[in-house]
Amino acid sequence: MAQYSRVSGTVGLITLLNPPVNALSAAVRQGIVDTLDKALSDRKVKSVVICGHNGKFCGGADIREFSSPLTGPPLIPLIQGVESAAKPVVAAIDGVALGGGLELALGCHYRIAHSKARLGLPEVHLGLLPGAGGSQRLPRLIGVPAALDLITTGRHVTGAEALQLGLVDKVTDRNTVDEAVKFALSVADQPPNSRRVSTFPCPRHPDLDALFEGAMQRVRQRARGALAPVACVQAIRAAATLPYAQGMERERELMATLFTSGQARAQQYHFFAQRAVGRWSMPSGARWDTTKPGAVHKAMVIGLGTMGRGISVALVQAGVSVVAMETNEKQLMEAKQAISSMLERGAKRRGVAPALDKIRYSWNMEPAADVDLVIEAVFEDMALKKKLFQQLSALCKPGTFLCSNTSGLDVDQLASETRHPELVVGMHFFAPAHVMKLLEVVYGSRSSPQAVATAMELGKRMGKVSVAVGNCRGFVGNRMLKPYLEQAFFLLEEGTTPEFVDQVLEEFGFAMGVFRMSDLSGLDVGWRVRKADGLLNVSEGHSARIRQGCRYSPLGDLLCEQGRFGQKTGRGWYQYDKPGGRVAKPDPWLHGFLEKFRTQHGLVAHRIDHQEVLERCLYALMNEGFRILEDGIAAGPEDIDVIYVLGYSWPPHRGGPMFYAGMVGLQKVLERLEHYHQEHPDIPSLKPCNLLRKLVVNGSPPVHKWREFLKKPQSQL
Ligand SMILES: CCC[C@H](O)CC(=O)SCCNC(=O)CCNC(=O)[C@H](O)C(C)(C)COP(=O)([O-])OP(=O)([O-])OC[C@H]1O[C@@H](n2cnc3c(N)ncnc32)[C@H](O)[C@@H]1OP(=O)([O-])[O-]
Repeated sequence: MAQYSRVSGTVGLITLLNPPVNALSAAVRQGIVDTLDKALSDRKVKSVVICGHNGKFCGGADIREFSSPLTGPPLIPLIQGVESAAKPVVAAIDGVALGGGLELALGCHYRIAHSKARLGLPEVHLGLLPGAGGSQRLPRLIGVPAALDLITTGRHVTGAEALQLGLVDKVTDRNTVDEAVKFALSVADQPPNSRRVSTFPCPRHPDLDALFEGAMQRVRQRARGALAPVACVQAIRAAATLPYAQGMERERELMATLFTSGQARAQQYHFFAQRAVGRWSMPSGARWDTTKPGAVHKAMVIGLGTMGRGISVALVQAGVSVVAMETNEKQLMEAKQAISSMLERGAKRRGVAPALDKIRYSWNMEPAADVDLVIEAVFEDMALKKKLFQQLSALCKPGTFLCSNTSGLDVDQLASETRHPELVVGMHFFAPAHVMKLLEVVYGSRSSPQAVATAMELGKRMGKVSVAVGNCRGFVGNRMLKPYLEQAFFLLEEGTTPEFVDQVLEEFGFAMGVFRMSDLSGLDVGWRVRKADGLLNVSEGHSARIRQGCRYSPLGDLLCEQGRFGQKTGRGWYQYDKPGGRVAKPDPWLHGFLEKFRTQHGLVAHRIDHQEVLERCLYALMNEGFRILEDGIAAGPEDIDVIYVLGYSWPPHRGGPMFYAGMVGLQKVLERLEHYHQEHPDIPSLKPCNLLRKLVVNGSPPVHKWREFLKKPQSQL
């Protein structure tokens, strides 16, 4: 709803009221229509201010209403009504003006913003475009290039940047509503005719064709297969080339197509899933809303390789004092330089001073005695980590949380080396750790709810989406990656090429196919893990393609034996022009090697099509996701989907693997897995898991109902 009052004698003040972000629900839209009517018909009122309750202007259309038929006044005529008002209307922008919220402000005749307010049109992240006139008004106000940038990236700008762009008329550091009321008084006598953005001509640009071609190329590159960014460019093109009314018609058509697309549904699901994972629970019954996190003022990061450096930067940027530790003096010096320049670059981007005084460096563990939390980021070597946890346990003050940035090792084993296993959790960051938004928080069987709450909260402070998961090999993300990678290798053995597999996966929407991704992250990483797992030893009398009783592909190991570790050595699944080169080129040597391998093992290459690549790679991964749910390692499908979209470049417009399974149809996923498992009975990851069968038997319920079919966590409290 919206509240109305008259202030300073002649200003009608409309306050949007719908906590927490004053989204434009049916009631709010009705409230705006009614209160605007009141203000315009009150003869004492000379000008109007629209603001939001509780320091937030408006977070946009109410996304929750998108899944049901529209009720209440529609937004487009509402904003048109504001714009055509005969009295000047001023938007007082505090907190946020996003999506429909900014579109409402664009319909106002003046915009006054707080310097720290965030403004933007983020609809593209919801699979939509700014469909309440935003795609038509914004380019008219700030020009086509700036509008293309804001609308296709969905990025937020501060009030200060908005002023530079010409998006707002004035910025203040004081009380925005007071300033807006003063402003409204000053323009009360000026008819707003010349202030209606829809009547502005779109600023001319010397080469519109080149501009739009470039924009289209960029959006296609950034989000392969996503409809919304393309539609955003098309809508802005309409603004630049058509009269306003026709542009609005084009915006409406494009919006209608997007609105009913599966992609918009997937991205809106992802929006709510990101928020749902914050409401974590543990099998013990402990929950996010009943557990208080511990305070973390000072933290120590041990091991300053790529991960440790990124984690240190993320902590400092979150305001935590950091002791960064590395035993090798040369590496310590290199890390210090790298961290300082990362902090300086980050501070420059955010327009603040780098917090270099928040971090100090140490080559020994002594400072651990005085910190609230330690994050260990040394090599993925269990013996090394265990030793470290023993030492930390003896050295740290009581109550210090001990966290491991392991990407898949057993958190319980680490905890058992300490005096207080309840203080131990996994904090699995993703590289680069100061950039990637995902954090897997891994609770072991003895982790206390407070330790989990502390890691979750710290992740949030670092600007990450933290997902609490149970302890198992690879946790959620890497556990699901294993069958996906395996299928890709098997497909090579059976007749295809890395280029074809990558092409199929990239067309699906992954930024990189599995082989290009492996080359980038280094083939030797997995090789070392397989070595440690004893998988490199072929038992006498057994085929090299069978290990531990199951089908195994030695292809990756064979490449590593040749020193082909991927990009860093200039050779891997592809060839590169030099070690460290980035452009992957097909490698005739690799094709010959595959042929030789098949001959050696009596394999006859057969034609593998697009569908088989996609189904075997993705359905095997999804099947593992169902197993993870069945095992209670993830609390719900949203947790898995958030992990995959934010940590493994799963295309957001496909929601995440579990959401995608629902989109494909659980029955179909089950049938195809059964088919492939029949063809390859020696690949256990293709055997459909029981939960998938159970869901199909129960009529394939939608993803938000799956939790009803999972084992209820048992309370041990
Ligand atoms: C014709 C229409 C055309 C138009 O162009 C379409 C649009 O406007 S599309 C819209 C374009 N707008 C956007 O895309 C903006 C989307 N919103 C955001 O980006 C962030 O929420 C915001 C920056 C506003 C606040 O961040 P923060 O402070 O970290 O807080 P938080 O994120 O944790 O959210 C708190 C709670 O509010 C909830 N909620 C939030 N927004 C909406 C909404 N619009 N609706 C409903 N609910 C919304 C959110 O789910 C959460 O609920 P819960 O039950 O507590 O989990």
